[in-house]
Amino acid sequence: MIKAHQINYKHKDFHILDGVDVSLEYGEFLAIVGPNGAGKSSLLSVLADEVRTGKQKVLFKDKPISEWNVKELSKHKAKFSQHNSNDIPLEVKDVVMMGRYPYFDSQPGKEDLEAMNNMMYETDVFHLKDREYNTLSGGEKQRVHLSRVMAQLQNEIAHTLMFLDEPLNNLDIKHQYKALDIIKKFTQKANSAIVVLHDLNLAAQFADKILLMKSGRVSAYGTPQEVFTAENISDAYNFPCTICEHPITNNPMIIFG
Ligand SMILES: Nc1ncnc2c1ncn2[C@@H]1O[C@H](COP(=O)(O)OP(=O)(O)OP(=O)(O)O)[C@@H](O)[C@H]1O
Repeated sequence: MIKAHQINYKHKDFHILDGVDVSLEYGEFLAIVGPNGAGKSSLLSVLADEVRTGKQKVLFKDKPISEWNVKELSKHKAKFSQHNSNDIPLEVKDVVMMGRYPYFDSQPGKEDLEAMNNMMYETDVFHLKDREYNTLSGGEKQRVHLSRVMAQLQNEIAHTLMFLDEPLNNLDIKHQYKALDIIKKFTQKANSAIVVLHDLNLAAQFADKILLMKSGRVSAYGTPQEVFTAENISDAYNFPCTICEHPITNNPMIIFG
């Protein structure tokens, strides 16, 4: 799905990303974790072709992502950004419909309306559809953007890819699980997702692979069991932790302190 080799990204003398390799298969849920400033958002921006770093090529479906037709690409991949605008003078349903812009010229068709309604329902914002976006709470706004991004990838294309930068911000516990369930179900249909997460226990529970970053580099990569060792985590976060086995899922469970 996506392959990038030795990504380097510098600002003056500061290495934001330093020799990062990423490889993602169809159907994979990859969580990028690491402390503040580790380079997670920057890596996501490079992989999504929002930032170009020079010579390195990001291959998306075996073709350099920079060579894709922009409109065509927007039907294959979508990005949920960490900093969504707080000021969008539109109703909720119109914000979600923005995800369908690649599919119609002047008026949305039946499929666009269906995608909009289905995704508003999935993300629990359907009851807010006629509200002014600007009057919503932080968590409600997050769900509207998840709905928009999901609506963008409602199509017949096999193997689509979603980038999500901290999609759980402001969400209560039920909606955190609901959002991760939606993303997981999306990947179980042979689509892929790269998700920046801060909650390591949720990453352990939902992700197939973990990429742990520290200071612009990959400090560990593999399954949750491989990456979430006390040594790896304490080293990356400079904070002590103990690893147990989750009594129900058997995934690693991280207890800090
Ligand atoms: N355009 C830029 N110019 C200068 N420094 C930058 C730029 N973009 C990012 N950085 C720096 O690069 C580092 C990585 O930033 P990035 O936002 O990728 O981190 P992150 O891991 O997503 O952090 P957080 O968990 O806090 O969101 C930070 O120290 C940031 O200040």
